[in-house]
Amino acid sequence: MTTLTLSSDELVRRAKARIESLTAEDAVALLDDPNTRFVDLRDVRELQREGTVPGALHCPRGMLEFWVDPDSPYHKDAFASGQRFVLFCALGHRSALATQQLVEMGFGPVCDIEGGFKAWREAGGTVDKKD
Ligand SMILES: O=S(=O)([O-])[S-]
Repeated sequence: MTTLTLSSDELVRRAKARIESLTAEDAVALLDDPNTRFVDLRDVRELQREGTVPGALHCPRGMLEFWVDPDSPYHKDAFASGQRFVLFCALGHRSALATQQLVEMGFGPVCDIEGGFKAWREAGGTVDKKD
């Protein structure tokens, strides 16, 4: 078996030390803020199963760096809105790594939700069910 020199837990821990994370309660309070755009990084099957934050932009994790980059052929105008982007995933691990990547790219303002969509639901956040 491969012995890793850096675990995924450690990667996430390092990312969390470098990024801004909102509590789920603070994120819920921003739901109707026109200057905020929520970005759901989860797999489409997770959205279908569990719903999402109303109005959230779904961005598959693997496309994020390309969608934010105006020089990429995959660029999405939604990321040029000048809003503050609040990334989230299921539990806050993928979003921590993703937020760190965007900070490293010079993209912002960007932050994530501590505890992800699970924490959002537990904080009483509205859920938009797909069907
Ligand atoms: O979405 S996750 O935090 O479980 S990787």
